[in-house]
Amino acid sequence: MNEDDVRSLLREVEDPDLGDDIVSLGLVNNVELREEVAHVSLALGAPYSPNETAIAGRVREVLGAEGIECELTANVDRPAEGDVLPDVKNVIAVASGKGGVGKSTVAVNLAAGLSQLGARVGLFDADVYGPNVPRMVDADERPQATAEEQIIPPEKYGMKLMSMDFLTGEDDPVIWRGPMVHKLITQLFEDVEWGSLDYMVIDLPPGTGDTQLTLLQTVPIAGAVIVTTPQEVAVDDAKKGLEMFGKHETPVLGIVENMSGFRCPDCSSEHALFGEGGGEAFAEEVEMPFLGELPLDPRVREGGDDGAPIVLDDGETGDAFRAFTERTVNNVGIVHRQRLSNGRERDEPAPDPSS
Ligand SMILES: Nc1ncnc2c1ncn2[C@@H]1O[C@H](COP(=O)(O)OP(=O)(O)OP(=O)(O)O)[C@@H](O)[C@H]1O
Repeated sequence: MNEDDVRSLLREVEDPDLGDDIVSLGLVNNVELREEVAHVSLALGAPYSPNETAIAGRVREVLGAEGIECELTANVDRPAEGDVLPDVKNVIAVASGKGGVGKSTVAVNLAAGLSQLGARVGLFDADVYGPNVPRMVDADERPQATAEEQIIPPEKYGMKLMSMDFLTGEDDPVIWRGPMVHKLITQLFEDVEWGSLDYMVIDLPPGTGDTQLTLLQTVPIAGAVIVTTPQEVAVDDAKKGLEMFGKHETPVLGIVENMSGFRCPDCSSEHALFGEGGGEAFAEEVEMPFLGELPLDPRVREGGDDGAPIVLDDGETGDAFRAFTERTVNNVGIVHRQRLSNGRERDEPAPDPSS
């Protein structure tokens, strides 16, 4: 058995999303046999995503069936975009075209859901005009400063948190002008000790203003989640958000419909208060993945008010938020694997322009 034999065996491992085997897709970075152990480096970039965990499991299974012990590592090169947040593997931006659709709720639950899957997570509340993440996770600590004037973010539910709210105090009216926002956001990235993270979830302010632009220009974003409600007006606004990401070539991980059906606490049945299927139809129209429907459930708001994200709750609404988290993180993986596999095909010798 040599390294080529191991590679041939790995052709049995299908990528569940891209519809080919991982060798043909260029997702095997390297194979080395050392002391009877196959050290396999895979181009997987979404830690704890169910589909990438399944790929790794399948690799172990295929090699194990031939009696080959293996050590797996996962590594994707990030597109060269400077040194902002070099130890953060994936930045996920949560956006909405208009306010009040539940963007912060979605961001908090996504971050808590990723943390529950086992990932190292940061949650950055970039909504400078209405920061409400600290309340939603009941952050009882404030950030600490080191002697080197670095800020240490407090942690809650295993997530590192940063919010404007920590710096201004809850009751201060925040009136920021564009350049101030720019400076502040840049500082919050540079001066906070985020450490190594698998995911940083950013709660953007609603709309398409200065903060969003600053972020898209300074931070390498793995992908954006766009939150809408079923109403047509909300869907129209979501289109504007989509255009903004398109202009900056930021991948969109998908569209999630929040406040879909009202889950009645008394009769447990669902009522479509704001209409039905708007988010899914919109996703189809713009050919973006649909990340799911999140019910309008009074317990979501209570969880937000009490600092207990619903994604950590066992019920059906918690299930909907967990399913959304898993789809989102699977799509982070797809974005990376697609980029890598396209890039590697393009890496074939380029035609000689002089001939
Ligand atoms: N699925 C849901 N079921 C019930 N209540 C919800 C749901 N999603 C959000 N809410 C509630 O709706 C209110 C607005 O949600 P949230 O603050 O997340 O919206 P937002 O889009 O971030 O708003 P903003 O414009 O202030 O940024 C909150 O009280 C929240 O608890």
